[in-house]
Amino acid sequence: MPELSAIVVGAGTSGAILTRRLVDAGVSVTLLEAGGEDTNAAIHDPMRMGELWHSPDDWDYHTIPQEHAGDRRLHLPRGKVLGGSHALNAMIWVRCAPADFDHWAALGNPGWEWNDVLPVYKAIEDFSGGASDVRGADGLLPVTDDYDLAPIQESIIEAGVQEGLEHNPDYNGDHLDGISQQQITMRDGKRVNTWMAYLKPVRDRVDIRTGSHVHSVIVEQGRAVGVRYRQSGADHEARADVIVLSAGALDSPAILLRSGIGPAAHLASLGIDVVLDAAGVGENLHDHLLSPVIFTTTEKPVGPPTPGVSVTQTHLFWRSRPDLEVPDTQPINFSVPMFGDDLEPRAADGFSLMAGIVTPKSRGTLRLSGPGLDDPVLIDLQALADPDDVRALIASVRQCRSIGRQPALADEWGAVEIYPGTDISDDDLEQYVRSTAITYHHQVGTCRMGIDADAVVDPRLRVHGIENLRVVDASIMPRITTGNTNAPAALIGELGARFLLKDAGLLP
Ligand SMILES: Cc1cc2nc3c(=O)[nH]c(=O)nc-3n(C[C@H](O)[C@H](O)[C@H](O)COP(=O)(O)OP(=O)(O)OC[C@H]3O[C@@H](n4cnc5c(N)ncnc54)[C@H](O)[C@@H]3O)c2cc1C
Repeated sequence: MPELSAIVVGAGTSGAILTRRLVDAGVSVTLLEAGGEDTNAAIHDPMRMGELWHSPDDWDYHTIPQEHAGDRRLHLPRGKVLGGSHALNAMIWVRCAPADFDHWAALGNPGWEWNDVLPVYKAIEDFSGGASDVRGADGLLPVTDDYDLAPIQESIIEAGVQEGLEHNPDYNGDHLDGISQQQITMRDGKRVNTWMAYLKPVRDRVDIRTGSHVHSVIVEQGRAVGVRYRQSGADHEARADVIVLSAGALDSPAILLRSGIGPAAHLASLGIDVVLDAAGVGENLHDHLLSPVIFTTTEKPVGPPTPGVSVTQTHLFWRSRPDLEVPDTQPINFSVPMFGDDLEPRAADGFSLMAGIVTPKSRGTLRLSGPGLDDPVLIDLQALADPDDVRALIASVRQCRSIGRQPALADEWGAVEIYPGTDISDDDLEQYVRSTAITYHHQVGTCRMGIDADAVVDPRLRVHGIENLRVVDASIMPRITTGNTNAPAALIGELGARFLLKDAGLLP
């Protein structure tokens, strides 16, 4: 059989896994990555994650002003480097709720039920807690909770239990709910991402072109045959049998739109020739959101961050209403005050319980401002547009405040709330969440998988209406998962590779 060739765009969480699986099956892969090598030391030390924001390894996206969130432009960091956003992220491994995947399948997407997904997750993981019916220990990606908690993080867990939460030692086990130590993709105090675990060891078997910024897909007679990209200031074309976009939830739709695949009226308004009128491209953008609850301490200091130790180590899943099918909130706890861009620093030392919502109903869009690579994308999250999102975020802030008042924090550490602050009552939090909400960094949904007229990819991740073109990354999620999106993006990489290889007759 002649060798199959593929172009993969993006060496992030999904793209690195997909590429490894294609290469293992004998596919000849050209991998185009806009970013460079992961030589920045801050990528490798979990303590230094914050330094990567606004750095050359960050696409440094911003939303348009968010009408329902104080008209602010929210910063959306995304990885622009080998490893993608898994090179910038907090490495927290959350497989999310079985109901998330059963829901995707119920929308008409066979192969995505929890029963299909669980064995794939197990095959990805090398879990420090060992293999079991629900966990894997032979995979390529280390997932560990075998690290020391900072004293403040120990106390946050204790305070959560005093608040009435279950202490859940394995939220990736049979249920999410409760307060837990985070499981992270780290080895020996250093980040491990899917690029490092899957692809770097076999990089000499792949044609990897860094600094290659893909403009668009070349489509001839309804078939994708290649891509146009810019490298070192010059325009290039590359051709292959199959084209796969793994550029993430903000860039895969942008590449499709620049290719003339998207809502016809939008493309025509920018002078882009319409190749396929695909209404769903750039629609259904959604994200999780956080709002900070910040404390300083009077009994003893929290102390500065420690090299090799992440500034976030614990989180919790909680249902703000008992009738919910899955937890709708996931506060994440930091051993530092997280004032961000919106809050005046009020203390040098402290800790933050970041209230968070993980089943948002608000939906936004991604659009182009022009046809060129340098024309900014217009990202509208519609943050907090849906009143249910506001209600849930307020409930989460209230819970975080209450956890801070428990003896393990209030008595032992002398925790004093500095944001929202004692001048804002629990009944008066709407303005606070609207003026402080920030991204949880989990944008998804812009190339939605499905079988309806507006779906962008089919259940095997082939773009509807264009042959030989696939999207394999977080953008294909029909609805966001209940929890951090990196593990689901890894899963999408594995499943996307299997579908492609099976369709090509390279896997039984
Ligand atoms: C700051 C931050 C913290 C996060 N923390 C966590 C966490 O702790 N746990 C968790 O589960 N999730 C976390 N996430 C989210 C998680 O990292 C993402 O959901 C996941 O990485 C998405 O994977 P992806 O493959 O879809 O995209 P990405 O990993 O973003 O990969 C896309 C790749 O495509 C490249 N690319 C984009 N456009 C082009 C183009 N035109 N041409 C060529 N290459 C291109 C990019 O440079 C990038 O390498 C975080 C994200 C961020 C940014």
